Order: sequence, then structure tokens, then C-alpha cells
Amino acid sequence: MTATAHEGARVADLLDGYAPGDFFFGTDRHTLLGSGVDGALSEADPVVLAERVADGLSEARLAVGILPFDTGPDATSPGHVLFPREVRTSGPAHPAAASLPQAGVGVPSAMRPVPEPAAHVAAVARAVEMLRDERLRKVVLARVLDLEFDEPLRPEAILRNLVRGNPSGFTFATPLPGGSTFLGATPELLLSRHGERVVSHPHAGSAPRSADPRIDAENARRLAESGKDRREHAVVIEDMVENLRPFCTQLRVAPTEVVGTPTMWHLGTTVTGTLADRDITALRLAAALHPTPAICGTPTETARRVVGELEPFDRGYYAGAVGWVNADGDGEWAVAIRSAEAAARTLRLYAGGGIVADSDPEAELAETTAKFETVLRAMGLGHP
Ligand SMILES: C=C(O[C@H]1C=CC=C(C(=O)O)[C@@H]1O)C(=O)O
Repeated sequence: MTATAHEGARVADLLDGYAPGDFFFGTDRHTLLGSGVDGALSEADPVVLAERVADGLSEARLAVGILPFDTGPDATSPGHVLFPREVRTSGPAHPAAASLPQAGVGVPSAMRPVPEPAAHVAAVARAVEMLRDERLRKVVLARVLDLEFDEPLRPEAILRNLVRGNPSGFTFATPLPGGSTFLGATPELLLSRHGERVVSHPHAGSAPRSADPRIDAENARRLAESGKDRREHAVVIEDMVENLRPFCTQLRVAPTEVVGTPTMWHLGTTVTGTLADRDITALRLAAALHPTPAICGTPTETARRVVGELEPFDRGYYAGAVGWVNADGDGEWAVAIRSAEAAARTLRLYAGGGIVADSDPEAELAETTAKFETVLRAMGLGHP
């Protein structure tokens, strides 16, 4: 079970070389394409999965894959990790992809929001009521957009457009156990580990981008000053620090900044740590942090229960963690948001938002609409 490595492949070759079933992970620093399968592990408990992967990595060079959102006892989707037969890496894909024409992905024959927008507003209002009870501090509620196509979908074309449209963050495509593909372009780093250095870059608190530079700058300024968004963000950082502390000898929390994607502004904070035990792999750390209050809420178990009660669909791999880990334990795991599941002729898009006691339900609906834009643009359906 050894993977062949081709370092320094041409970026365009990696995008051209991607086919459904492969694993693609592109950041603003490098691109990774894993093809062919030398072994696969499906496991519900992420800590057990991390241990089994670490055992498998003594023979293989790299493991890649995804954890689902729900890793609790009633979880329906297992963590799914592959040992690719061949791994190719290159520099960042976006600069070369930016000049490519938008790839044709077909026109949907039907589009259906789940739940209906009014029902999402009602669910957020219900969550706000629950948040007045002090046992729940924050909950993240999502909704989906189901697209149907008369022709077979081409995940390779959607991925190309995602890379083309997203210069920073993490653009990914990973195969799922049933044969579909989970893909997206997320700004949020759950965790990276390189040697003893551990980094996380949680995002929480949002405002839409605008084509008008004055409105755009105003949206960013308002976000920076929003007490509601700062509170929504602070619970994420508190939780992150608490969960990383047992694994690190030192932890440093940088000042919170406003960070931009092509479609959204967010509050983001870099947390850096020094790993106490080099046997703790990147995947083991990701399993310890996931699900963060940025995609679930806090306290975790109460928030997870509220998500199950108020969302009328299964999140599957949305808001899970996608990434890679190598035999040294190094790796990168991103939060699988701004994402969609592509099956033969259907695409399910997901978008969520953090709710705190002073959230406005209509504004939360608008926020999820803006977050769908990342994948909608890649489908040629977004606003320019
Ligand atoms: C849960 C999502 O976004 C998270 C990341 C950034 C900002 C968020 C927010 O402001 O609610 C969310 O915590 C999503 O995009 O589906």
C-alpha cells in the first residue's frame, strides 16, 4: 500500500487529472490530487477512525477524506477516509484557473429549498426563544437547496469553477461512500498540524459582500463593530481554546479580524498552538475539535439536539471536516461549508448561520441565501 508521489506537478494537470472518485484539495499555497484507491476506511467514531488511519499510514503515504457533521451515537453517515494509490501535489491552483473560461455545468430543471424560506425563519425564531433559556448559548441552523438536472452532473466541471472563483481558502472534492461527491470552497480551517505547530482559523459572524465598493466597505465595518456577531464569534474561540488546551503546551489567540471571501465577510481569529505530543495526528486533533460552535453551537450536545429538532433534513457531510493526514501526523482539515453533495442528476447545496439570543430571523434567512452563492456561482447561477 504505497502511494506514488509526483511533487511539483503542473497545476492545470491536477485539475485536468481530477475525475469523480478522486480527492482534490486546493489551498492558496498548494494543491493535492489523490487518485485511485489502495484502501478505504468508513467509521462512525472519529477518534477510532483517527487511530485506524494512523495504523494504516505506517504503510501508506497519505490518507484523505471527510468526517460527517454528526459524529454522535445516532450518526447516520460514517467518517470516510481513503488511501489513494497515487498522490500528486503542485503549487496553488487558483492563479492558473482564474483565466480559464467558466465550465458548462448544465441548467437545473428544478430547484427546491428545504425547508421553505418561511419555515427557516420560523425555525430561527424558535431557536431564539430556546436561546433565552440559559442552557443554550448558540446554535447553528442550516437549510438546503435541491437542484435536479435532466443530464448527468459533472463534478469535475463544478470543481473547476469553484477553483476558478475562489482564490483563497480551501477548495475540495471528495468521494462519499454511496458514490456521490462532496465538494465546495470553504474559508474555514478547522486545524492544520505541521510538526509541533498547530493552527486553527475559526470563522463566525457574517456580512454579505457587495459589488458597490462603498457598501462593501460599510458591510465590513459594521460587521467588525457588531456586538451580536462578536458574541457569536467569541463562543467559538472560547470552545476552541478549551478543546485545544489538553493537546498543546502553548496557545496563542491572535486579534479577531474581518476576513473576506468572494461572497461573504466574516469574523476570523487565528489560534496557534505548540503540540505537546507528536503522536497526536492532525486527524486526531480534528476529531477532538469537531463539531465547533461555528457549525453546531454550544453547549455542543444541546445544540446538536436542537439542530436535529429544527432542521428537516440530514446534514450528512455538510459542516463536517475534509482534509488529509500523512504518516508523520501532519495534515490539514477544513470545515466542509459552502458545499454541496453531487449525485448522478441532483445537487444538494447547504448553508447555515450561527444564531444567538439577539439574532434576527429574517436577517438569518438572508445570510444563508448569500452563503449559497459560493456553489451557485460555480453552477453559473449566482449573481456576478
Ligand atoms: C455554517 C456556515 O458558516 C459558518 C462559518 C462562518 C460564519 C458563520 C456565521 O456567521 O454564522 C458560520 O459560523 C455556513 O456557511 O454554512
